[in-house]
Amino acid sequence: MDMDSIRERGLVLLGCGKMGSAMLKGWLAGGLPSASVTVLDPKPSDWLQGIEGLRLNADLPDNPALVLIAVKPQMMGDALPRIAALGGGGTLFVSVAAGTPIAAFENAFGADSPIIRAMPNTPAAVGRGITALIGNAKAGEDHMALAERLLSAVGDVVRLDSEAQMDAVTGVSGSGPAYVFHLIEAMAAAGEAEGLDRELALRLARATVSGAGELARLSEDPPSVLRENVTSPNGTTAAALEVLMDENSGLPPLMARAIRAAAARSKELSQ
Ligand SMILES: NC(=O)C1=CN([C@@H]2O[C@H](COP(=O)(O)OP(=O)(O)OC[C@H]3O[C@@H](n4cnc5c(N)ncnc54)[C@H](OP(=O)(O)O)[C@@H]3O)[C@@H](O)[C@H]2O)C=CC1
Ligand SMILES: O=C(O)[C@@H]1CCC=N1
Repeated sequence: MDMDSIRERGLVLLGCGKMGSAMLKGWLAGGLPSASVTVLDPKPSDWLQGIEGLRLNADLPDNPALVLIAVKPQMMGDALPRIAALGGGGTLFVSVAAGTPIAAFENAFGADSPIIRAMPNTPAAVGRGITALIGNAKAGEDHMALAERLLSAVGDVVRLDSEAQMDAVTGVSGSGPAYVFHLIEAMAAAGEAEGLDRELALRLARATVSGAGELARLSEDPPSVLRENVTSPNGTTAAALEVLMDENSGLPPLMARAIRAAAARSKELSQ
């Protein structure tokens, strides 16, 4: 199976909210024909109505190559029956739902169906996401490769060794963009508290976080070296890092608590 099978047999996107839209934008920008995509969503947003050829809330194709499930975990009970008839055929199911285990989809579609659980993130909307994948026993190399091809159109892809890693992955990269956006908010607020006007503080914080992110991506040096490159002895950065790197009240213990809370919520959702 390759991307031609998606073009020919079609892709069904079940749920097209924030994450589904982020991926769909990336696929369409990458050349996937809109006529190959069937979107099922009870209240499709305006931008979807304007895409010529898109099969919006149309009948299901007979034998789509892939169904991508992007509804909230709490909506699965309502949403899955709509596509359950595709189970056991030649369709690959890929779910991006946090905390919904592969076993739940095997119950819905049958254990004979190839099912892949994926955890993407919203930078997919600008082709800069990262998605982690793990498949069930029926997901062979061709299925994994197809999911990898599709998701690599919107960023990086990694394969996991076990489904148990998914809770921690969700805590780091699935939810992670929110931590970074909050970092921008916090830096801007602190700049304002130091006397800058709001607009200037936000502009400085946004450019600094995105610029540092790009440098971290492109540089061959690890983040620790990039950090040291900013830090002059007894300078301003050293003064700030003394606060941020405090082992009791600094960023590492705070981030550990935040990611532990996200992973715990992911586990809770799977109960
Ligand atoms: N947002 C993110 O950063 C990430 C999200 N995820 C996962 O992606 C999934 C979707 O999250 P997100 O996009 O944020 O949520 P959204 O609420 O933005 O999107 C879900 C969409 O599904 C629609 N929907 C509700 N019921 C049905 C149904 N029965 N059939 C079809 N569509 C339905 C919703 O419509 P309506 O709004 O009308 O209810 C909405 O448009 C979740 O499982 C989440 O865990 C994974 C990684 C990152
Ligand atoms: O907050 C959530 O539950 C989803 C999963 C990862 C990012 N957003």
